[in-house]
This record gives sequence, C-alpha cells and structure tokens, in this order.
Amino acid sequence: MSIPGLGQLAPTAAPIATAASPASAPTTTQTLKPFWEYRFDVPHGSTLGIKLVSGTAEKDGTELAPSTPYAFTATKSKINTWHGCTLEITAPASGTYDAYTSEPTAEETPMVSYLNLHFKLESLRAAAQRTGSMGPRVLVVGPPNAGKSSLTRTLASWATRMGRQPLVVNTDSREGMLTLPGTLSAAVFATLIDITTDWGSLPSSGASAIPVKLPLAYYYGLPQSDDNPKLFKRLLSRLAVAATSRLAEDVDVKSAGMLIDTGGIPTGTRAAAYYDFLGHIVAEFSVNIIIVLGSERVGSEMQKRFAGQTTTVGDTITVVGLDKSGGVMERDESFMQSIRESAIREYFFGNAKMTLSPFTQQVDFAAVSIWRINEAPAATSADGAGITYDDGETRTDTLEKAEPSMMMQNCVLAVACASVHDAPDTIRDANVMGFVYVADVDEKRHRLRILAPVSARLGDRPLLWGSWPEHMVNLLI
Ligand SMILES: Nc1ncnc2c1ncn2[C@@H]1O[C@H](COP(=O)(O)OP(=O)(O)OP(=O)(O)O)[C@@H](O)[C@H]1O
Repeated sequence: MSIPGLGQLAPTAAPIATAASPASAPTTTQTLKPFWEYRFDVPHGSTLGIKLVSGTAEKDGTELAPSTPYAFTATKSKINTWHGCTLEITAPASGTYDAYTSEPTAEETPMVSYLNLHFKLESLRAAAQRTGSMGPRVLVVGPPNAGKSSLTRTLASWATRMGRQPLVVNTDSREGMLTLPGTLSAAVFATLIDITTDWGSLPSSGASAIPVKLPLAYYYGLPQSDDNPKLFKRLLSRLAVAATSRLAEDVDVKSAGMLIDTGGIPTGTRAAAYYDFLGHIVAEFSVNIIIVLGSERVGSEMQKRFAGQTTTVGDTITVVGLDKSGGVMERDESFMQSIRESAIREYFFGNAKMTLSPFTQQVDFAAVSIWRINEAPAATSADGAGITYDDGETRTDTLEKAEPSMMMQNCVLAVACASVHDAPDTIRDANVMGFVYVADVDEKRHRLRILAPVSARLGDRPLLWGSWPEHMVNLLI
C-alpha cells in the first residue's frame, strides 16, 4: 500500500533538550541536515522561540521566514527541512518543553511520499485547469493520531505556495478549523498559514498581519460524530452543497479541488458508524482520491468499499496508503481540553498578538430563542422517528426548543444565520454567524448576561445550544 521504497520513519531520535528552567534556558542553535526534523512539545504556560538563522525550513508545508522569531505555546509539532538549516532555539523563560531531532534519510521519511503526492495532485490540478473541470477531491483518513490534519495542512500549504486556492474542509467536529470546536467547516486557502497556530487565527474583528481566512461553518455541537449520526450526516450534506457551489463559482478554486480532513476512525463497535460517515463524505463531496494514513486495516477496508468506484461526477476513486510519521504525538484529553479553552478565549479576547474587547449585554429570557441539539444514537433512529427515552422524550436530528436555565451558564451558544421565525429544520440547516458565551443566568430576574465578540444585538437570530465545546467556567477570570 505504501509508495515503494519508503518505510516507517526510523526511531533515531536524539533528545536535545528537556525541562528547561530560567537558569538553564539559554538560546541555543540547532543544525539540521537535509530531511531532519526538529520535533517539539510545548505545554500550556510555556513559550518556545524558534528562529531560522540559515537554510530553509517548513512547518506543515509553510516556510519559515528567515531571521523572524516565532513563538510557540501549547503546541506539539515539528520543523522540517529539505536542504538543511540552522535554527535558533530560545527556551521558555519559565515552564518546560521537550524537543528532539529526528534524523532520517530521504529513504526513511514519509515526507518524501507526501511531496510525491503533492506533485501528483499538482498535475491533476493543471489538467483540470486546462479542461475547465474539477480538480482532485482528496479525503484524508486513518486512525486517531495518524497525522491526518498535519498532512491536510501540509498539502494545503504546498498548493497555496504553487499559487493554487484549494478548498479545505474539516469534517472532524471535535476540533475546529478556523472556528470553534463542535463545527464542520470549509475555507478557501489562498494565502499562507500563520505557523504559530494550527490553521491560522480565528476570524475576528481585529487586524492581522496574515490575511484571515473566513470559513463557512455548521454547528454540530456534540462530542462524537456518532452521538447523533442523522444530524451529523445532514450537516455534512449541507457543507458539501456549499463547498460544491463554491467550486462552481470560482474557476481557480474549482481546478485546485478539495482537501478533506476527517476524525480518527475508532476501533471496535463504533467503527461501523465512522465508515458509514466516510461513505457519506465520499458520495456528497464526489471524492476521487482517498489517502489512508498509517493503517493497513483501514486501508484494506477503504479499498474494499471504494477503490475503482465511479464518483458522482464520473471519475474513478483511487485509494492510496501512506506511512504515518513516527513523530506524530499523542494529545491527551487534558491537552485537548486546554486547546479548546484557548480557542474560546481567543475568539472573545484575542491572542498575544491582538487583544479584542468583547461586548457584554443583558438580555431578557423572552428576547432569546434557544434550540437544544440532542444526542440520538443511530440504532434508535433507523426508522427516522427517533427513540423514546426513559424520560418519555423522542429524539431525532430535529432541534428542540429550550427555555433559558442555569444549565446554560458558562456555555458557548452558536448564532444561527436564520430567523427566530424560521421552522426548526431551517434553523438546524443554517450556517453559523458566530458564537456568544453565557456569562450568567439570573433565573429570578429572568435575564441572561451574554458575551459577544462584537457590539451587536442578537436581533432575531436563533441560538443553538450543544454540549461541545464543553462549558468553560473560567472564561471571564
Ligand atoms: N512528524 C511530526 N513530529 C512531531 N509532531 C508531529 C509530527 N506530525 C504530526 N505531529 C503532531 O502530532 C499531533 C497529532 O497530529 P495530527 O493532528 O495531524 O493527527 P490527526 O490524525 O489529525 O489526529 P486526530 O485523530 O486527533 O484528528 C499534532 O499536534 C501534530 O502537530
């Protein structure tokens, strides 16, 4: 399944630094030979400085500018080089970090196979440009922590560097792409990505040195894709319609095609639901290239299900297996929770480079229309009618009207691009305009204190209340 001649990255890692403290935190230089990677793990509360002194280097496909200091916090990632480079590393003034160099040869690193893939996609894009047809629609799949998002980002960056404008789609609602977690989103990438972030800064009202990418987002609002499969698939279809029409209206985006990131396929009984979602994505986005990262088991399942099939636009589906990088890092639940909390904080208050001033407003219970997104496990909604739970309620993909209550305190609510007068199904299908945070619920006075990124009234916009991202108690502290 792998491109011949490329094996798993050899674990030849040589630790160069751990647990820096102010006394032992000098600025050091690190020289990387061609194909080496500098891998680093910086926890929350620590900041690692990296500067390219000579040579060339990339992070997830985006080149580091020479002599420019970059600050990384709460990041597990790598800097790689094709031709060799020297980096200046400034250890955190306080706090810890781990870093090491991986020293593979060209034959050992999967990065070469990723680059080969990029050139293959480039030739398909050039052909699509000549004929006015749709460029490649690439789906990246694999088990959790296979490096799927990193590969998607790298392919997007390389395409952008060639002057292409691919549409990048995130179908992993546990993590947000250019928006908060809990969403499915798509955005055209025409400019470089801020390498100190995963996907770039969240769109906000502030100015930014790097052009901000505006995603189209739909709010799913539940922790797992299979918590409400019917709703999840419904929103994927909505996103696919929007993505396809974006391609239709712009020839440059059309020829560049799509890069679609997915959530990790779990093992065991939950896997079936995830393969079902992948089938849905393949059909709805007319996927014609499936990249399977780091799993022969997933690879053979994808081959069996999709290889050789004809897409809805008439081309044939190809399944390609690629090795996972030996450097991909596990991110435990507490690390991921702190990433989600930082995303919420950044959305309302900005980041180290740009401070935002969110707006607080008091709103009467009667002035808001809040809709609850419920879990509805698959087996129970096979007939489309939903299940009757012990509490006597029936749950489907349809939203349920919710009265403001203490349960909403410290929750993020999505503002739907719809009207409170719309039917629940229209509200469910609407894309998201933005988010507000419920800072306080005063049940006695029937008032909510709501934080919004801009000083605009909620007007007649309905609010969607899910359980993901989870409530965050210390946003205003
Ligand atoms: N070669 C590498 N060296 C060091 N870190 C890496 C490398 N490749 C990826 N990572 C890091 O490993 C982590 C997991 O990678 P990534 O998010 O790409 O995996 P994923 O398969 O998308 O994960 P998930 O299943 O959670 O969606 C990320 O923090 C990423 O930056």
